[in-house]
Amino acid sequence: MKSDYLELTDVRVTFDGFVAVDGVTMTVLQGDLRFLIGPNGAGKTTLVDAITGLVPATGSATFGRTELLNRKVHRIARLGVGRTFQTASVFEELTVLQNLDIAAGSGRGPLTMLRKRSSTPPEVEAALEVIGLTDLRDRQAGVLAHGQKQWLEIGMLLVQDSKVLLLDEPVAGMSAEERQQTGELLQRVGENCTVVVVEHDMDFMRSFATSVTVLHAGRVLSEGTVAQVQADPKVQEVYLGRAEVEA
Ligand SMILES: Nc1ncnc2c1ncn2[C@@H]1O[C@H](COP(=O)(O)OP(=O)(O)OP(=O)(O)O)[C@@H](O)[C@H]1O
Repeated sequence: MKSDYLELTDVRVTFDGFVAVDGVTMTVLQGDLRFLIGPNGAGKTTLVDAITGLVPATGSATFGRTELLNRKVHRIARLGVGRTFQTASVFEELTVLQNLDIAAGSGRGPLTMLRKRSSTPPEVEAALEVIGLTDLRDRQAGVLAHGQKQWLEIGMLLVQDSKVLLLDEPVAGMSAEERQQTGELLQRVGENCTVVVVEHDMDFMRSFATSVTVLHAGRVLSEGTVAQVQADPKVQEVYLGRAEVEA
């Protein structure tokens, strides 16, 4: 439903007088794969921190017309807004399936968790399919490849019924093949969710972004399609000397 969108209005975050996010207004629709780019220190992570309750902020951030700013982290997660961090935080000693079970909060106790089960809940099955780990469901998370751990973390958000996914540099450290697979995964996820990807990898952005917001010094510098943003002289100026945004 296109009515489920993330709407930020004049979001502002200040650390001891330093304005890290300086009145950001943007709307991300479901089905959009929005990339949030900008030089180091632009305020990208801080903006995600504000939306997910990690730092206090002023202004407004709504999803489905519910205000998210300044709520408790777990409450925001329960409202369907999930995030990943640069380092995947999966339970390494548990299997893929057990990780998803825990995220789903399926009510299975610790002992039953360790036993093999006869059936898998449909939402877990669906998440396994989307993240491409169906065949590795019984594999210990600790032995997964770097990319697979990131995918598992995205799966954990999906089984929590996250409708907004805020992903912080999801392809950092990935091989070219893993990047391609991650992009395709995000396209599948994006069909039903609102996805915001904080990213420095410009090739990845060019391949998979449906829209881009460029932050600079805490403000929105430019917004549009990849082509529009790349052609924007303001963006070229900020990235001057950085060949990565050039067409
Ligand atoms: N807890 C904090 N206290 C003080 N300043 C902070 C804090 N967190 C971030 N900042 C500052 O806010 C600004 C924005 O940082 P932020 O990490 O959001 O940028 P970013 O765009 O995500 O950068 P990068 O691409 O390097 O991750 C930076 O100048 C940073 O030093």
